[in-house]
Amino acid sequence: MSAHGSFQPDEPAALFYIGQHDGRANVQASPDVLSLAYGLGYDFLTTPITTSAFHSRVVAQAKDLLPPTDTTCLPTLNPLTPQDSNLAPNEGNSALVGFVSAWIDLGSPNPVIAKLSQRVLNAEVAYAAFCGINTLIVHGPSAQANVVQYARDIREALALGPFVQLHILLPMTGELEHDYADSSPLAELVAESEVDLDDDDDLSRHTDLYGVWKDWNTIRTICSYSQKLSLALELPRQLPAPSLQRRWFSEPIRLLIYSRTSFLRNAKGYPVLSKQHQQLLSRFATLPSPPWLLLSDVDPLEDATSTTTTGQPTEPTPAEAASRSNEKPKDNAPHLRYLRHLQHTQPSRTAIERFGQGYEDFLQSPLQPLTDNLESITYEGFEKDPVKYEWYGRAIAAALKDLRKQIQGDRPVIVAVVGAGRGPLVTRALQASIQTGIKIQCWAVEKNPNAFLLLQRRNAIDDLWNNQVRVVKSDMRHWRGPTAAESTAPVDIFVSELLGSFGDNELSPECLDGVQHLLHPAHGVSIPQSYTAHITPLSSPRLYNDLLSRSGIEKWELPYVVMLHRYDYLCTQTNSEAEVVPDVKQTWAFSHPVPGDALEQSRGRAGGGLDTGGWAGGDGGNEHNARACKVSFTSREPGVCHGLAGYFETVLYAGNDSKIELSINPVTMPQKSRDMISWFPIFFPFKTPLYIPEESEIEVSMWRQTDDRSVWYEWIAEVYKKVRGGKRMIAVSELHSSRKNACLT
Ligand SMILES: C[S@@+](CC[C@H](N)C(=O)[O-])C[C@H]1O[C@@H](n2cnc3c(N)ncnc32)[C@H](O)[C@@H]1O
Repeated sequence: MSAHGSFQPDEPAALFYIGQHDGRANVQASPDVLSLAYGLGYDFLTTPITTSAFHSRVVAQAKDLLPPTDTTCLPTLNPLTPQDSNLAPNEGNSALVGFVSAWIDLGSPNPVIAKLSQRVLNAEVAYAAFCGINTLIVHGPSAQANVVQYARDIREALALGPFVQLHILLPMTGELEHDYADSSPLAELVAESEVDLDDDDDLSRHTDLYGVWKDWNTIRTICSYSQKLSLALELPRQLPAPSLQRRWFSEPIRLLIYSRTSFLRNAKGYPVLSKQHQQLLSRFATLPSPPWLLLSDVDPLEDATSTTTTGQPTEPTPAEAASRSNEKPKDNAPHLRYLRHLQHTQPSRTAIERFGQGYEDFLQSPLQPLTDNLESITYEGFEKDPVKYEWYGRAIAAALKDLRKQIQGDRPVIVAVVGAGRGPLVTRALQASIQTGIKIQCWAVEKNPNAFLLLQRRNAIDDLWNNQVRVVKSDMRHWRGPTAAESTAPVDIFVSELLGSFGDNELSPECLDGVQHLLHPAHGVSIPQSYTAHITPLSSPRLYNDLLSRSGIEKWELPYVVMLHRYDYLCTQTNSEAEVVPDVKQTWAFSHPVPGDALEQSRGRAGGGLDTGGWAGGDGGNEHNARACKVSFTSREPGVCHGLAGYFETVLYAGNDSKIELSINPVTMPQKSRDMISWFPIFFPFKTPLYIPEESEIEVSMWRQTDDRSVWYEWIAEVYKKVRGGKRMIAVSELHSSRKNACLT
C-alpha cells in the first residue's frame, strides 16, 4: 500500500496512527517515526502543528489578559518563533495530517479566549499549509461554545490556503466519551476569570441525540457547504440508533476515528469490533471514496518498537534482550491488522451495486428517447437487465392466454412492439407465442433510424426472427397500423417500454395516446397497463454540493437521474417485517388505453382528430395528461431536505390469474422486481436546503404541466412544525420548474 491514500473504488482506505487524540501527547513526526509507522503498516501519521512551548506562551498571554478589562481591545498573537513549532517544509509532510491544538476554544463565551483561540487556529492552519500539510483536523466546538462564532472562525480558516482541507473532529453521539467538550486549558482559565458563563448556555446540545449533528449542520451551513470542509467522526464503542448512523453516513466523512474504546477483546484477547461496527464499516466501504480510518490511543509506537518519541530506537538492556528472545513474536499492531483484515473481507456487492459502480451519486440528465436517438450502447445497457425482459415475457404470455379466449375464430393475435429499440421485446413476444402455443402476428415500430436498421437485420436472420416480424420505421403516433391487406383486425396488444425513472417523464403517456386509436376497441391491451410516480423527501449534502459546484442557475430547475448512495431518507416508517423503510408516497397515475372519453374530449378541444394520429397541439389537446398532487410526510428526527427522490411502479399486466409488476420504489421493489437494474431513481433538487425540525411535516406539491407541445414538472415544499392544537409553517422552498428544459412531445 502506498504511503498516500488513494481514492480508487475498491481500494482499502488508508490508515493513520495517532497518539492521544487530544493532540497533546501526539508523537512528534520525525522521519524515523514516520518510517517506523510505515513499517508497521500505517499510511499516514498525525502530528501537532505547534509545541508545548507555544502552548505555554499563549496560556501566559491569556492569564495576563484575564479577566478582560477592556473587551474592545482584544489580544493579538505574536508571530510563531522557532520554538513554537517543530515543523518545517519537507517532502515527507504530505504523509502528515496536522492536528490543530486541542486546547483552543473557538467560540468561547469569554471574548479573550475566543479571540486568542481564533488567532491560534489561523496561525496553525497558515503555518501548516505553508509547510505543505493541508489535511488538518480541528476539534469540534466545546459544550459552552457559541457554534455560530465557531463556524465563522472555521470559515475564515478555510480561506487561508488554496489546498487547505479542514476535518472537524466530532463524536458520533452527544455522549461525551472523550474530552470533546472541556479539555481546553484555555477554557479552564475561564473558571479562574471573573467572566461567568451564561446560565442559559447549558450543555443540552450534547444530551440531545442529534445535538452533535445539529452543530455540524450549523458549521457546514455557515461555511456554505464548502468542499474544503469535512468530518472526522469519532466512533463510540456502543453505536447510536440506526437512524443517527444513517444520518452520519450521508455526511462528508473523510476520517473515521477508532480509539481503543471502540474495540472489544475476543476470546484470545485480540481487539475486534462488534457486529454493528463491522456493518457500519462495510457500509462506508461501499463508497467510491471510503473514509480513511484513523486509529487513536492504540498500538503506541513506543510499545511496539521501543521507540522514543523522537523516533530513536532504544537499545534493549542485555536482560531485556534475553527475556525477549524467549517471548513469542509480539503482534505490534493488532488493531491495525484487524482493520486491514476487515477491509479485505468485505461482503460482495448486489447486482445493482455492481451495475452502478462508478455512477454512485452521479447526477445525469434524464434520457429523452423521444427527441434523441439512443446509441446502441445505451440499448445494450438496458438489455443486460436480468429481470425486466423476463417480466415482460411473462406479461405478454399472460395477455395472450387471456385474449385467445376473447378473440373469435383462430386468427393470430396482433402484437405490436412500439418503440422496439434493438428488439428485445420483439424476441420476448415471439418466445411467448411459442411458449403458449398461441399464434401471433408481430409488428415492430421504431422511430430511431439506426435501431430500425438493426431490427431489419435481426428479422432477416433465420435463427433469430426468420422474417416473422413486420418492421416499420415510424414515430408510433404517425403509424397508420396494419393495412386491410395485412391484417383483418386492429392491434390486440401494444407492448412498449417508454418509462423513465419517474414513470411518465419520457412521455410514455403522450406516445401511447397517439397510437391508441389502432388498438382493438373491445379487448385491446397495453403492456404496461398502468404506471404511477412516487416521491420521498431526501437529505443528501453530497448531491447538493455537486449542484452547488456546477455553473448556471438552471441547474436547480431540473430533475436528475442518479444512483443514490450517500443520502438519508427524512421520513421513514416501519414495514410488516419490522424494517425501517422510507415513507414513499404516490404522486399520480396513468393507465392505457386511456379510459372513457378523456382522450376524445381532449382532442375535441384541440380540434384534432383521432384518426390522424398524434394531436394538433396548443389548445389543450394534452390536458388530460396534466397532473397535480399535494402529499404530506412526517419527519420525526431533525434533518435538512435537499430534494425529493422519485420512483415509479408499473403494472405490466394484470389478467385473469396474474399480476406482473415492475418497481423501483425502494419499499416495493424487493417484492415486485428485485435485482432490476434498468432504472436509477430521479432527484428533484431544492435550491435552498430546508431545515426540518424534529416532529414536523413536509408538504410537497407537484405538477406535471403541459402546453401541448411540451411537458415539464414543478415542485415546492412547505415545512410545518407540529404545535399543540395544530401546526405552524416554518419554511417554504422556492417553486421550482423545469419548463425551460421541458420535454418536447
Ligand atoms: C427505452 S427505449 C426501449 C427500447 C426497447 N423496447 C428495449 O426495451 O430495449 C424506448 C424506445 O422507444 C423509441 N421511441 C420513443 N418514442 C417513440 C415514438 N414516439 N415512436 C416510435 N418509437 C419511439 C426510442 O427510439 C427507443 O428506441
